[in-house]
Amino acid sequence: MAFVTRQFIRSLSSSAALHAAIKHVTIIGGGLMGAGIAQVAASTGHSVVLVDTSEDILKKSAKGIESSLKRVAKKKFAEKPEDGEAFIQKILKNISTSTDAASVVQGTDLVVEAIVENLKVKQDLFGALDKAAPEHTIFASNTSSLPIADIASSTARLDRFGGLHFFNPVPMMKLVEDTPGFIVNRLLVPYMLEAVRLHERGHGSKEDIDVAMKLGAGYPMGPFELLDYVGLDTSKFIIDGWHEKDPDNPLFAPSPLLNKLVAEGKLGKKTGEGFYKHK
Ligand SMILES: CC(=O)CC(=O)SCCNC(=O)CCNC(=O)[C@H](O)C(C)(C)COP(=O)(O)OP(=O)(O)OC[C@H]1O[C@@H](n2cnc3c(N)ncnc32)[C@H](O)[C@@H]1OP(=O)(O)O
Ligand SMILES: NC(=O)C1=CN([C@@H]2O[C@H](COP(=O)(O)OP(=O)(O)OC[C@H]3O[C@@H](n4cnc5c(N)ncnc54)[C@H](O)[C@@H]3O)[C@@H](O)[C@H]2O)C=CC1
Repeated sequence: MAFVTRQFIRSLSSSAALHAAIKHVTIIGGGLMGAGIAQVAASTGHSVVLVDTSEDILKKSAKGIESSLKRVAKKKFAEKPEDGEAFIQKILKNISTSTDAASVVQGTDLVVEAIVENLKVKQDLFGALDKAAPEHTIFASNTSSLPIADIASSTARLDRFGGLHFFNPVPMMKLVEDTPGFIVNRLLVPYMLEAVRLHERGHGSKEDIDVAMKLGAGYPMGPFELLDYVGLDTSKFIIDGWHEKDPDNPLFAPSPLLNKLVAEGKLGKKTGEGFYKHK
């Protein structure tokens, strides 16, 4: 199965058998994606532990989850706002945080990894977790571009290892791709990089290119807005990885402007500046 819709996942997770099997979920990485995945897993009644490398990062993740839930509740309980707070608290109660992945996975049914898009770092993490997690635990990676088999090779549970590729922002996007899909990024990432190249060649300002794609193609965000939303570091990791594997493919050619912004620490919305400045 190349991809599944979130509705399908929801119907799966509400089926009695699967719910019985997967009760406790560990999400590793509390950034843009991990926080969103923790939120949807907690919203479907799972007991969730969100893991990252520091308490400060986890505090930021928790704040992000709460503000996203407020947006969901505002819509869901427009007629009865007093029920919205109870809804938020009920979901938040399903989430705890930790900086100790190895001890958390000792009691978990599913691990979803959403850390940096780097094969070696992901392999090291899963190699360590493989030793700590019980035999029945299923491992999944939210990788944007790396082959699942390469990540899984650091473990001895190849039959319980999969790709679970969510989209940003997780609470709103209804698709989850399964290995060996990666349809969306194979089209979307070269498109975004092509927009940067168009701008690098002086054929349009980033503002004009964004407006053109929003008004002319009906996209909710222009390519530069979307690059900032995804994260310039993550976008660079994806394109660099593909370029290394297929250096002659012009679609995967690195972009000097993207590289410059990443080197300057301008990673997009998450750092307050990327192609644009963000509040
Ligand atoms: C790199 C990879 O591996 C793969 C990827 O993920 S690539 C990235 C894929 N994602 C995209 O392409 C996103 C494109 N952008 C969009 O779809 C939209 O701009 C968006 C859904 C993010 C925001 O929508 P918008 O209309 O532009 O802005 P906004 O009015 O703020 O939001 C629309 C609704 O979504 C809600 N919303 C947006 N983000 C939310 C979040 N994180 N949590 C909860 N609700 C959210 C808002 O509350 C708002 O609700 P109402 O309709 O009730 O007002
Ligand atoms: N940003 C996006 O739009 C999307 C990203 N992805 C993928 O999801 C993964 C995460 O991406 P983002 O959430 O955007 O990145 P991010 O940079 O927002 O968050 C990554 C988090 O992982 C933490 N981390 C790094 N190494 C860790 C470790 N060893 N143990 C625990 N935590 C660790 C970092 O501290 C950080 O908080 C990447 O593989 C990315 O390719 C997938 C879909 C969309």
